[in-house]
Amino acid sequence: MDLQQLLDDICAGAASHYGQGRVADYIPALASVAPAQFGIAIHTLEGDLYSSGQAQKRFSIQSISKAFSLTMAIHRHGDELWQRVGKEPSGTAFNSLVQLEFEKGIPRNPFINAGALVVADSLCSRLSAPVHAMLETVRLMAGTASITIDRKVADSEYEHRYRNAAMANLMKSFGNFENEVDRVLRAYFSYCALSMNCVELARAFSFLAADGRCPQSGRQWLTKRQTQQLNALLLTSGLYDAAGDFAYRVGMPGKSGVGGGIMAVVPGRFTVCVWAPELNEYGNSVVGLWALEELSKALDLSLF
Ligand SMILES: NC(=O)CC[C@H](N)C(=O)O
Repeated sequence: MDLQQLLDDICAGAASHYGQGRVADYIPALASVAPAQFGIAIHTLEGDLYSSGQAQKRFSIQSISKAFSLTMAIHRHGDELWQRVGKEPSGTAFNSLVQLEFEKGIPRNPFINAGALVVADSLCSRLSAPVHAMLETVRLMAGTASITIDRKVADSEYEHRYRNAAMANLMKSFGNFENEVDRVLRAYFSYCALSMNCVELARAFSFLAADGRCPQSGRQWLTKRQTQQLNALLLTSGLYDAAGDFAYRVGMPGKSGVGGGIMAVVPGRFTVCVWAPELNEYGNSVVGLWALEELSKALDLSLF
């Protein structure tokens, strides 16, 4: 099948799915994003790029950044990290607090907010400039030096930080937080506020489809085994309490963000990123999910 034609067809069909979700509105900087937008990009291991729609338009990557921060943390801490954060699906919303007290400040997995805060904390312990280090890493992974952090989004997140601050403080009370809460929150929000487009995200995550090695630069970001493990966690928890539905409909490891982006991995073949800002009740892109399901069906991409 002609991949470019398929992406163009999916893009043409996207418009009929607009209006079923709502753009994130917990901060003004995200609430002002126009809802009826769609982009998709595929980056193959051979280095070929296919894209359609607004694949070059940057958006707030939000929780997709949790896959970058986890990569950095696994690289630095290895298996030690798993003493502080679990590997199980949470079954609760990404910003839920309830489990955290029952489970003594150990978040279920690294992709819910509490888990990503622990990951950010672990990076703050090892790095004197954790935000700069993230930016440099993501620029290298994407092969694009112009990637930036949207300060307006990061500052706005910090102004509305109370739920994430509550999680961090609760974990601190259980002894599962090493740094000052504010420092970690600033780093976490900066990661979420990375501004990237579908093409850049598909390229940046290509190491996840290639046993941890960037097919372009040859740089080994993770070992093959660590890459398999990260993909397993993305499959089971990357879409929070909708990870089961994603595995059922799409059948790939994936990570979503409330900016409307979703990246997904077809190990051994390619990475794909879709963007459409309207979200469902789980905080995942409605049209993005539809598009990935169409892609998966058309190319028989489910790992199962
Ligand atoms: N799911 C997401 O993308 C959530 C990220 C958001 N910045 C938050 O911390 O709530």
